[in-house]
Amino acid sequence: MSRIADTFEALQARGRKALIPYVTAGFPFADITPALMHGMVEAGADVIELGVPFSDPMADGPVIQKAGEKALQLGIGLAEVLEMVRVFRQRNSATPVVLMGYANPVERYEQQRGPGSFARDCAACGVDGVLVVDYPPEECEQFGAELRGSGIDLIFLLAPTSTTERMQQVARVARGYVYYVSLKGVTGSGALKTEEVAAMLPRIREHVKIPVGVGFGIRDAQTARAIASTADAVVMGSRIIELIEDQPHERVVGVTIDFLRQIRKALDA
Ligand SMILES: O=P(O)(O)OC[C@@H](O)[C@@H](O)c1c[nH]c2ccccc12
Repeated sequence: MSRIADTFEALQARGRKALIPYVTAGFPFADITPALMHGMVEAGADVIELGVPFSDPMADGPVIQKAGEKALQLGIGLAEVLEMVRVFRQRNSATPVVLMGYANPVERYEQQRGPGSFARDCAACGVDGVLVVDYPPEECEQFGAELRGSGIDLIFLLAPTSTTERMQQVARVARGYVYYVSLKGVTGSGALKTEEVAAMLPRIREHVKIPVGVGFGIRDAQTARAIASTADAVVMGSRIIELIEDQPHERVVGVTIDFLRQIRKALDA
């Protein structure tokens, strides 16, 4: 079984919900990411979503866009991100890591290193899941097969606008968990309505039999808890990026731990 499936199964057995923090790799400092990931685990993260910096991230709001630009300036590309996961894995063999990104860096990586190199290198570095925002399920047959062959889960998004057909299609191909985007908009939005999410989840679960995580606009413990009453996982990104963007190097990990501990406490209460 995959590390992601194991994680959700263990949580479900204890009646707990998954906390999935997102951070852009190489932000706010090129060398901080493995330590930040360990800190997230220490604070109670169950899965880590690691963003691959990209210059044209259409689903990202201003906060995550800026983080991506900074990381790109620091020279962080897909090869560097994979290396960070490899370093993280030297001291953590349990926590799933999901790469979150866009098709262009993946395609460039494969142009340079050959077909199939992305899945192979993800597996070699200890990546468990991949979410490529602009790869819809109908365009992912080959890519999905390569990832499956390397034991990596391909994760897909559903959104408030998703039709029943789209839910069925995603249900057929998605592995690990399905990521429900809570609202029409970009990451970091302030327009999250927990009742709307709560109303949508049973519709998704009619089709999707793997865990459903929810992200976009979850900024505090109270909201995380409300979302977790219907979802299997909560994803939080922009708020973490905001908290660390102006911190000096030595404070980044501590600030993140303090924040995530509050969220963990609320989820477990
Ligand atoms: O930032 P928010 O509103 O807390 O939402 C999480 C989100 O940032 C993270 O999962 C993410 C970053 N980039 C993405 C692109 C598409 C979907 C999701 C994402």
